[in-house]
Amino acid sequence: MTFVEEVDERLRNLARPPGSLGLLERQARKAILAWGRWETSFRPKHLIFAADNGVCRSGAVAQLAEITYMQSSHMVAGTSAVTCFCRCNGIPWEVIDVGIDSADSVGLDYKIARGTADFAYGPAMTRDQLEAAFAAGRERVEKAVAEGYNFLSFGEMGIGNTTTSAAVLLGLTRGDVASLTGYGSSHGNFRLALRKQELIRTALTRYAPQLHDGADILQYVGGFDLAALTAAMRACADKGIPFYIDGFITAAALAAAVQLQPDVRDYALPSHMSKEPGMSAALRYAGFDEYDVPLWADLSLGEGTGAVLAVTLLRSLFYAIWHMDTLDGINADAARRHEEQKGGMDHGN
Ligand SMILES: O=C(O)c1ccc[n+]([C@@H]2O[C@H](COP(=O)([O-])O)[C@@H](O)[C@H]2O)c1
Ligand SMILES: Cc1cc2nc[nH]c2cc1C
Repeated sequence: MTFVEEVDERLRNLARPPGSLGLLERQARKAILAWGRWETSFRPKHLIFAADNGVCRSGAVAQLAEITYMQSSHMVAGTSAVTCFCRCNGIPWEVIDVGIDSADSVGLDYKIARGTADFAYGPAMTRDQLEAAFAAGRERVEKAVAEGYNFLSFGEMGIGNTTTSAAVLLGLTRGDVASLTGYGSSHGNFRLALRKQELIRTALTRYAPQLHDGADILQYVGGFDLAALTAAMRACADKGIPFYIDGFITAAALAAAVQLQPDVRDYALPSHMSKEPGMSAALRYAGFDEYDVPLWADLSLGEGTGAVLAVTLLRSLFYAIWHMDTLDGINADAARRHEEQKGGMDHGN
């Protein structure tokens, strides 16, 4: 029996009507196949990559870029939304500073620079900086695996990163700028959305001759957080570790990762459907559609909030897989009981 056949037989034999555990069971099956062996415990960790984006200086955001530093500090303290979710559910997390605009580092110090350059005036980063971001993402995944975690979820913090994410996605898909660029954390601010579109359109036209693959696109219009996430997802594929992406930013990073290394899609699980308009296109580029997404909860916070909520659901599902009675058992018991009761009734008549 192959491992896939063994897994399918075990899942078939859970005491429930076939198919009735739905998408979460399909996600659990995918995670088991990603492991390539029958794990008996679920050991998740949440990784948050934080960085600032130079394009904020050209009007890509409505709020202060300093929020990246403040909120990343709250994440370290455990008082951001996602880290409260982690604490509430006993899920360990780490904050990885790959480029917050501060003299001191926040969380783990992988700071490459104090934010990227503004892509309205030149490439967001140098090739060396891109490689440093890739190395940071890979190293944190390898560390987590060495520590014994077998499931990762990804989040990010970076004011301006819905602009870099839309730019990366548009560089990959060559789709329609207006329909894939959203409000980010400034809901309803259509002036801002138009400015973001203009910045992206201009940059992609200007850098077009240099953009040959996902790495070039990350270098010219991406961010340190996106680049680190991309490499982290590739490391998951190399290490056999399934992972949840979160919203639009992590979905754009997944799209870049799949462009660079197609087998990454075999380890990736969508968690929630972000309100950002590019979410569906990013998922589709990575090989998923809306029906593969378990949570439709009107979220657009980032940080990995949807991913951690999905981890709590998948953990319940795994507990069931490892502790439920069998379908064959319940069918045999039910048949026996049916015969006994029929016999009893015949006797009575
Ligand atoms: O994950 C998403 O889909 C998402 C959608 C909108 C906003 N965000 C978060 O908000 C920040 C980016 O928004 P903005 O408007 O500064 O580009 C960044 O810190 C993200 O974590 C995240
Ligand atoms: C307060 C705040 C928290 C965030 N968390 C992720 N992105 C964010 C953006 C803002 C503005």
